[in-house]
Amino acid sequence: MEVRSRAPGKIILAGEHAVVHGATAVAAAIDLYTHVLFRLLPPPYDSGDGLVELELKDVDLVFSWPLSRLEQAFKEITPLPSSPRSCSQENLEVLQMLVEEKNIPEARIELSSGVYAFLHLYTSIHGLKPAKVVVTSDLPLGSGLGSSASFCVSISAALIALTDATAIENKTGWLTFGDTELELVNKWAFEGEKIIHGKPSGIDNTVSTFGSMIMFRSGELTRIKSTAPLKMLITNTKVGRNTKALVAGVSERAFRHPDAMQSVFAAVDFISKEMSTVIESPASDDISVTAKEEKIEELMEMNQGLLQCMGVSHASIEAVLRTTLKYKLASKLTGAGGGGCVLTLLPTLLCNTVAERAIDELEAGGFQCLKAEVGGKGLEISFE
Ligand SMILES: Nc1ncnc2c1ncn2[C@@H]1O[C@H](COP(=O)(O)OP(=O)(O)OP(=O)(O)O)[C@@H](O)[C@H]1O
Ligand SMILES: C[C@@](O)(CCO)CC(=O)[O-]
Ligand SMILES: [Mg+2]
Repeated sequence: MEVRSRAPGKIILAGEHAVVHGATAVAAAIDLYTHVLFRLLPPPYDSGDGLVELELKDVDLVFSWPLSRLEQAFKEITPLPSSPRSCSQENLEVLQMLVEEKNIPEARIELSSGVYAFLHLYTSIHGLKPAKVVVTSDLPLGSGLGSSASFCVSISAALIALTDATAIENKTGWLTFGDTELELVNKWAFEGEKIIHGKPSGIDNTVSTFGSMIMFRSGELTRIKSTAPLKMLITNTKVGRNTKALVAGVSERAFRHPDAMQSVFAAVDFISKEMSTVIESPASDDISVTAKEEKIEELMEMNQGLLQCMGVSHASIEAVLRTTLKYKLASKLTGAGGGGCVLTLLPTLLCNTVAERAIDELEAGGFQCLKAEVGGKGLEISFE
């Protein structure tokens, strides 16, 4: 039994961090995916000696655990695919021990949290069955484009696809799950994100699961539809950072300055709501499209100022902003910040040579520019 899944990364147009504190945010799927191949050995299982193998191709690492080792390490494993559940503190300690035994090199220690998430999802959904899981991603890891969420969504989807919870049979090509299965995958992926992010809002796994462009607040999503295509340039500063630490840093600042930070989050809430209204507003000719894009640019700049206030900008992000500003282009960080990726709106009427000159200057400065389609597909699976 074998299944493939792919789940997209995302950009956040407005509202990162503030969304963790109850504000509205706007996000969109991008056409860069994490891909999973999941092969499950059919029953009857040999007792004890099979392996669960996880191959992380992007980082060139392979982990495997004998089923007997997992059985011995966990007090109890009761797979319940249709009941997403959090990883208990006790089980988290077991996962830490199981991953520590693998001696991940210190320079790559941030990968541990992804492996914990995998083991929690695997044992909670399938229990003790021999299997092989291979993960590859088009996304730069830990750069603000939702690699952790697309990792959790694509793994959860592949695991769920090979349980009795799914009713898809004899279908060919890339398929979408029904709403019930999508909801289930999204809930499991959120449990994985909790292990990687600490305190996620759920926006990243939700947009990766459902795709499109969404407005998100306190776990509720509203789909939004742009009346004109938005062209975004993504610039990777290549400065590594960790979402969990950045989210925790903003919470600490909010604890130190509760009134000021609540006002910042409230301002972001207004920005996100206005951004989604503008995105959905009709634009039929060049003048209205330009007016709409100018409003989006201004809102992006305002949001960037507030992200700086939250303490999540970075010298590398500021360098990208200075460069794009020279070409009169508006930018903001996207995702958790602290390095990672910056988003720049490329207006519809922008002359190609201006965009090319901006990209050349960014690349000459050591940054990596990516162009991505915004607001596309969500999670898909294939049994071929
Ligand atoms: N393809 C992958 N292979 C292995 N681990 C992965 C993969 N994708 C994500 N991860 C895990 O997710 C972690 C990165 O998550 P993190 O939340 O810090 O960044 P991000 O999701 O790319 O950015 P953001 O949360 O700001 O959108 C990695 O350190 C690793 O543990
Ligand atoms: C920084 C954050 O707001 C977005 C990360 O892509 C964290 C979250 O919402 O879980
Ligand atoms: Mg993440």
